[in-house]
Amino acid sequence: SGGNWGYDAHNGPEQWHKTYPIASGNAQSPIDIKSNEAKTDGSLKSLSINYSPGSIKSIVNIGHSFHVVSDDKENASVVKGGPLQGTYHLNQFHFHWGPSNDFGSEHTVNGKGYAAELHLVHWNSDKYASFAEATKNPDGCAVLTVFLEVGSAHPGLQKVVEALGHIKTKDQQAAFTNFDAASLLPASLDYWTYFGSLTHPPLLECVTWVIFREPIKASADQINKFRTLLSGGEQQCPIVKNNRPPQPLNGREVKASF
Ligand SMILES: CCCCNCc1ccc(S(N)(=O)=O)cc1
Ligand SMILES: [Zn+2]
Repeated sequence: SGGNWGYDAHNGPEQWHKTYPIASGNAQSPIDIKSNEAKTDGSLKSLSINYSPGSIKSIVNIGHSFHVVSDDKENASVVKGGPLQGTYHLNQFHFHWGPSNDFGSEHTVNGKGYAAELHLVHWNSDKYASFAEATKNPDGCAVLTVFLEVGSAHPGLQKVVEALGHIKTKDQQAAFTNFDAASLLPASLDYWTYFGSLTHPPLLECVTWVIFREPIKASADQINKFRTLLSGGEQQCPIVKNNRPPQPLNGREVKASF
């Protein structure tokens, strides 16, 4: 079942392969993006991202992170085009961060880590009956990824940060509605794309990754608020890190849209 994996030395990324052998698979994520090895692919279509604020429903503390949950049954918040075949529906979005702002992202670019990383998680609900089923297929999921760097406070992110106060402990959830997830996207939609996996257990190799080159800015205080979430269990300890280190590329090709 879910097991007690985490991000500490005793249950973290270096241990996951014992319970989830695919952790040592050939198409694991995240990766380090070597920009000069990425191949510009002129045949890549532009991305079509249509998010409806009405599909955002709630925010939940899941113990090692928090999710902003989208109602993926409606056709409301979808992405298509780019490297994708078909329509992918927004299931949830979440962030990854570390103990300090100098490195909290999962993907890196030419060895550089960002303060944090946003994952907008979609699945091909035209083709598969559930998210769980989609995760068993190579074309099941698509994750749009935005790097966060420290700068001025992000107005859209502030609404998420303020909601964290209502979900301090594991399994707590709160209504979170009418949020425009598109406000978290950078101005430029230039992206890298490659095939990989979920970045924590079950680590299934079912993700078309779309990583925007341009980061968004968030204030140190906003990112710090992520670390005030508590991870549940007997001793309520703060969630100070939830980022997996980059994994071997194993000959995979990273394409660039630009
Ligand atoms: C079968 C149920 C799978 C649950 N797992 C979800 C999940 C979603 C996104 C990511 S991430 N961090 O790659 O975007 C990891 C794990
Ligand atoms: Zn993630």
